Amino acid sequence: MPSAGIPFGPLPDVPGSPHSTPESIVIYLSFSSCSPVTPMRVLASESIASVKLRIQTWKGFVVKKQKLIFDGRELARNNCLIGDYGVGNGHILHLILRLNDLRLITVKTTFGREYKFQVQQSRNVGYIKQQIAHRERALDNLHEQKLICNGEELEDQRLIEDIATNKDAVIHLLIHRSAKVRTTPDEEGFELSVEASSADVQPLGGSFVLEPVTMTPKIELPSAITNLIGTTAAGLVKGNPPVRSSEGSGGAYLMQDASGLRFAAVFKPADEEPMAANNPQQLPMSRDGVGLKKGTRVGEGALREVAAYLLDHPVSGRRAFTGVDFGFSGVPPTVLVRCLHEGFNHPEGYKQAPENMKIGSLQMFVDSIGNCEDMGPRAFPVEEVHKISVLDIRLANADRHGGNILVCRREDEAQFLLVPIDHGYCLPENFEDCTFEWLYWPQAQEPYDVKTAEYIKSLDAEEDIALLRFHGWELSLECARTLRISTMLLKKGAQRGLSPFTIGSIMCRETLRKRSVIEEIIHEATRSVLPGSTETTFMECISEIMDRRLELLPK
Ligand SMILES: Nc1ncnc2c1ncn2[C@@H]1O[C@H](COP(=O)(O)OP(=O)(O)OP(=O)(O)O)[C@@H](O)[C@H]1O
Repeated sequence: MPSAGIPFGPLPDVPGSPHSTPESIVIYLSFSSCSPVTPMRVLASESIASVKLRIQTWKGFVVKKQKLIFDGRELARNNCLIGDYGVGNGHILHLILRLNDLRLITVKTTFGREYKFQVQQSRNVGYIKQQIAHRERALDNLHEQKLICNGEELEDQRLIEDIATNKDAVIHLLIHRSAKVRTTPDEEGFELSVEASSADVQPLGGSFVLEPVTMTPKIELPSAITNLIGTTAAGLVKGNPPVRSSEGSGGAYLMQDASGLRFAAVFKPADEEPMAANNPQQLPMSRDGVGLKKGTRVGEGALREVAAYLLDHPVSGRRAFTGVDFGFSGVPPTVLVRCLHEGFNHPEGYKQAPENMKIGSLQMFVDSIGNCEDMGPRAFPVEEVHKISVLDIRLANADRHGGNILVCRREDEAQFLLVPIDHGYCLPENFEDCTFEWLYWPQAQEPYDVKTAEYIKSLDAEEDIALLRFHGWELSLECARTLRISTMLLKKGAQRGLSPFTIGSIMCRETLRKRSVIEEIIHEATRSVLPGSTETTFMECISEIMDRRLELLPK
């Protein structure tokens, strides 16, 4: 039902909107809690993709950056109909935009040199000057720098997002230092030149708390984690505040290091998750505690993020919290921390008091050239795609869209490296919302190579459950069952030489209403075992049914 405050009046002229017919309905789009909702006529039989496309034509928000949420659930399957999710006449849909934080800044010198920076939109011109000085020793005197854009001198405090309002525009910087410089106009019309100004970052100071949350006193934190906490704390000591990411549906903070030139970590507080009390996007709170994806709970995202790291065992052996930082699938080191800082979202106001302390996941920041939404998948090496598929299948990830795979390029290597992030919706209680971006990529059609198959063979769900218990997370019976079943499927599938596509397809629903094969297997097993049977009996039954179903598949 529409809430109070919905304006009545003529519908706006949305391009391509259907005429008012018995099949058409009016939905209301909420862009934020501060702005009034906007009506839009759609057909109940219209696909999510079609509605998003019309929003794109109307408002200019690219389809893949849109996240539509209705009644606490993301309308994640673009091929499903809007009516499948129960959306009806007068309902309000929340539109979250996953805006890219990074802008590409090109610095051109008159000596023909060119430097490219991926810069956060919320950074300022002073930061750009520091970046230039960092790259080029000859330009390290910030006071000699004067930056000019479109003929206008830019002040240090000016934000990047204010300079190039067109998101896709590349900003060209011309370095102009007194007599040494001849300026060349560039075709984009953006010009920055360097001269005098004070570009020092102003330390904000202030107190903070940052400490790991360890449930087990026996645990000795590995160096990757202590370094992560150390560099993040050093940034806070210097007064470099957390920078809230504009991307993502929850509160995600980019934590600066001591230099203020790099990000050390990403902190995601539990109370700022989507539908949690202090969510900065002001999504309505969950009424029943269920998270944005079926089978997850609000406030558990941080635990799941840490679990994904712990379970991403290195190839050399199971994760024992020893020296190896990255596991087989490359989840960046992640730890549960407690953090007190005024820079986080405190809607009730901030006091330096225990009630303002946030618990959340702290993950190593990974420098990337973008994410998988920004480029076609063809250039990704097969093994990179396969390592992500292993992680997603094992953990029954319900949130693997392209924006959650970072693309990196090591300087010494021509090939792309994929880094999986955002595991707040892994290990759900059921398989209903499992979706994998890579499923239709060509690499997913190829079977696993020997190395990957060996790794899969070494996996053991019971040991994984025990490992999480050791680290303080006692998985619920349902989540533990998910891990057991998905590990079993991955192992049986890989042993039969099945491709990630075939195995992944067993886990994902084709449409919202049609159960996936794995759900059918669970359904059959639930009906087959006697009430009160042990988990071992249930899993044996799953194993038998799964074997039978896999036998029917072509290799
Ligand atoms: N480890 C990391 N290294 C670099 N950037 C990161 C890392 N983790 C998250 N980010 C970036 O921070 C932003 C927000 O993070 P993330 O997507 O995890 O948040 P979210 O609220 O869970 O998002 P979503 O709505 O996709 O579920 C994104 O731009 C993402 O690319």
